[in-house]
Amino acid sequence: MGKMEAAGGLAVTTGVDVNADVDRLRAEGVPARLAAKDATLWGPDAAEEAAIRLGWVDTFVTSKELLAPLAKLRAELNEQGIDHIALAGMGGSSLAPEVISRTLDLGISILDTTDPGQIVAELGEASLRRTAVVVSSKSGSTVETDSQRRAFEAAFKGVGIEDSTKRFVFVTDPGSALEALAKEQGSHLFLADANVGGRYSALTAFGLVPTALAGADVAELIEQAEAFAATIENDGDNPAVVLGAVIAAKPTITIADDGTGVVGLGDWAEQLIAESLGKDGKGTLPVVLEEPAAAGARGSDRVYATVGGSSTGLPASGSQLAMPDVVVNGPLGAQFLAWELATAYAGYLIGIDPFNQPNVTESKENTNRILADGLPEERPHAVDGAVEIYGSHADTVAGALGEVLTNADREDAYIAVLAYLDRIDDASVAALRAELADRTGAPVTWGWGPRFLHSTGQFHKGGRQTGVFVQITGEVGEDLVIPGRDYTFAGLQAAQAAGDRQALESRERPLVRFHLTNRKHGINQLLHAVRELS
Ligand SMILES: O=P(O)(O)OC[C@H]1O[C@](O)(CO)[C@@H](O)[C@@H]1O
Repeated sequence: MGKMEAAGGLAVTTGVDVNADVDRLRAEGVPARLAAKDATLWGPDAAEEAAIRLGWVDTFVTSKELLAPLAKLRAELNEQGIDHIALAGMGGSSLAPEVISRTLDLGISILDTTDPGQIVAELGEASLRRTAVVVSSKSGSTVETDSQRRAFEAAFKGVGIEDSTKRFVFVTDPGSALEALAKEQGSHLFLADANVGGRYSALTAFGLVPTALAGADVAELIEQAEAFAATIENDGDNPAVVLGAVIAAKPTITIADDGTGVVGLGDWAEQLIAESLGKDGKGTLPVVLEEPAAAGARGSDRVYATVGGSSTGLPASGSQLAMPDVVVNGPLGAQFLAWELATAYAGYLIGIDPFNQPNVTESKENTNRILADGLPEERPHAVDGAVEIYGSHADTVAGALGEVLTNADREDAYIAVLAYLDRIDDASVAALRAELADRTGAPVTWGWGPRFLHSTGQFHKGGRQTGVFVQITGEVGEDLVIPGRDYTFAGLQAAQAAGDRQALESRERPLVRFHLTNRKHGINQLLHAVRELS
């Protein structure tokens, strides 16, 4: 299968012809310059931000300092009968912990949501009594994270834990409001390296604190990254350089686990690639696949990547599957560093600053305005069973989905399904992605709202403007107040969906919205309707 480059425990094997870009990266000294944290690599406009964003190149070495305090805190918590970790955090503050915990099979709860049902489900008395909450936010000001923290604080009180301050472990940048709060109330506090952006923070306190407290051997992850780091200056044998050229090669990269041990890296890489590269009307769209054989993996406009933990370089079950365009095999710690480096190289090749996220704030500002002024008045164009249809001329769910397929029937289009639902209880709705991919040649990406706002959300607003959007919202069963705020989780979730809708509609992108007046029935209807389409 073409070119294979292996070093530092990780192998990248690809049939994509990336020789010219690999040669260019080497001839221009990019690997050595990045290893030396040269902030001028991405041009003069990017240099100021890059100068304070390159800590990830080696900061994981200093992360070793976290090991002893984390072991001590874990033992302390366990002694108090606290053996469950819940993590409140969005984007870079939760995606790496999620891959680590899925790969190492840790029972951590990750709350990157504003869905009231999903949050209420975490607040049962029996589980709360055993729970410590890691509140992770680099900025310290992310509304979802702050709201989750408030909900936990109230829930602890509700079960008679009056002083819950020691149940909270804060991870944040020095100088943030969260640091001040941790100090004021005497909660546990881990300060992160401020020179590392959220999506590059897997091997800093953001990735390591919650997972170590949940029982992960994070020292091993650091060792794996360290072994791989020895390759990053290499002119030859540099797998990350090849991976970077592959990421830059086509408009879309589809990513699947190959089943050999690293679980769910795609969701983390999705944020890394989408927020780093989806801007200035260009960039690479990452699409996470449910499995290697999933619909939409391949196409002339995309590179199909599989990721695995095996060090043999090829997926174990590769023979029955469509052969990937690129296979990335190696342990998780090396994978983190390899994809980070590769994304930075791809930014260099495409001509994009990989460290800012200029279009993320727009939806947040819309949300804040809506929270202050109220939701916009909107009437459904039609109601079909348990589904209200907005932004379509069709009277039925099938008709509206048919319009989506028609809109996506052009060479450079992609479809994004954005579901503001409970990603555990409403998980079955995600089958819609593969069904849509099966019926169109376009790439189809799935996003749970508001989580995707901190990931592909940047691409949808800042990358190539060819997205066709399907937004799904749903009635809320049990709502939950956010203490100290004059809105509830349901209100926040609805405002986030409306705010993002406004941001997408202002770009004149087609957007159909399905509002499920009964989630279960509405999901069945959507899946039934899409399966009826030819
Ligand atoms: O860690 P914070 O500051 O809460 O931010 C969470 C996420 O929000 C963003 O800043 C913007 O979406 C991401 O880059 C980041 O990972």
